[in-house]
Amino acid sequence: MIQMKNVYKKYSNGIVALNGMNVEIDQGEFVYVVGPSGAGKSTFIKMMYREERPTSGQMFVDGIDIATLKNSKVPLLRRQIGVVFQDFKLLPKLNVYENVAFALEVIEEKPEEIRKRVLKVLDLVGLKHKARMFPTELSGGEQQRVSIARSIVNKPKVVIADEPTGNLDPETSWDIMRLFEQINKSGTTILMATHNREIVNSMRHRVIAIEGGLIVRDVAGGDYGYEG
Ligand SMILES: Nc1ncnc2c1ncn2[C@@H]1O[C@H](COP(=O)(O)OP(=O)(O)OP(=O)(O)O)[C@@H](O)[C@H]1O
Repeated sequence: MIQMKNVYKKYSNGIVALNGMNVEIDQGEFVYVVGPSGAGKSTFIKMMYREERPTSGQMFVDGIDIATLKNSKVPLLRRQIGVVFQDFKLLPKLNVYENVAFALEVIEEKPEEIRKRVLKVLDLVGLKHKARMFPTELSGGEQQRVSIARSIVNKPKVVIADEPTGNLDPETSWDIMRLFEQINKSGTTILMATHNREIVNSMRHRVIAIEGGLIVRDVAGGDYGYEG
């Protein structure tokens, strides 16, 4: 599903964020990406949906060559990938239904198919009854549920999440994690950067630890492994 071979990323300010990374992630895996602040986790995640481009090395996501992909083809890649952010990134002028439908409207899906799929994912995240509400009328947890609904409405093979529980209280974070587990059980690959030790130590999955732009640990069912 995801392959990286000697991926190196140097930002224009000279900072090396990824220093020759090698990794393989299979379809259906659930992977946590952990590590200290500034280790390169977000850069690693951003490569997956071509928010950043490798400086050198080879990288494939669902068979798509990320390093050489033309900018004009990036929207095609992003249709195969769901992305969830710490700060939700919902469109404030659109209601819940419209925020989720938007992902399908841009690819010109048929209206009846849009309606069916949006209602189905809103039901899955438990927000069908709030479809007409606006993001500002929702709690943080509810907003994150909308963003998860949006990320899966295209039926992507992989969902990438950068600190999805970073802005949520502990109880809400567990709810959101249960949702990711459910999505993963249906066969979707999940790749999640997180600082949440309790969650990583309790909902066990593969753990990739990054330090100084390199993978320093890669353990199936591993623990968070950092203090504090
Ligand atoms: N757009 C950018 N331009 C220049 N340097 C950057 C950029 N984004 C990140 N960096 C640098 O690259 C390194 C890795 O940053 P990255 O955001 O990937 O780390 P992180 O592990 O996600 O950190 P955190 O846990 O704090 O979010 C850091 O030194 C950071 O300052």
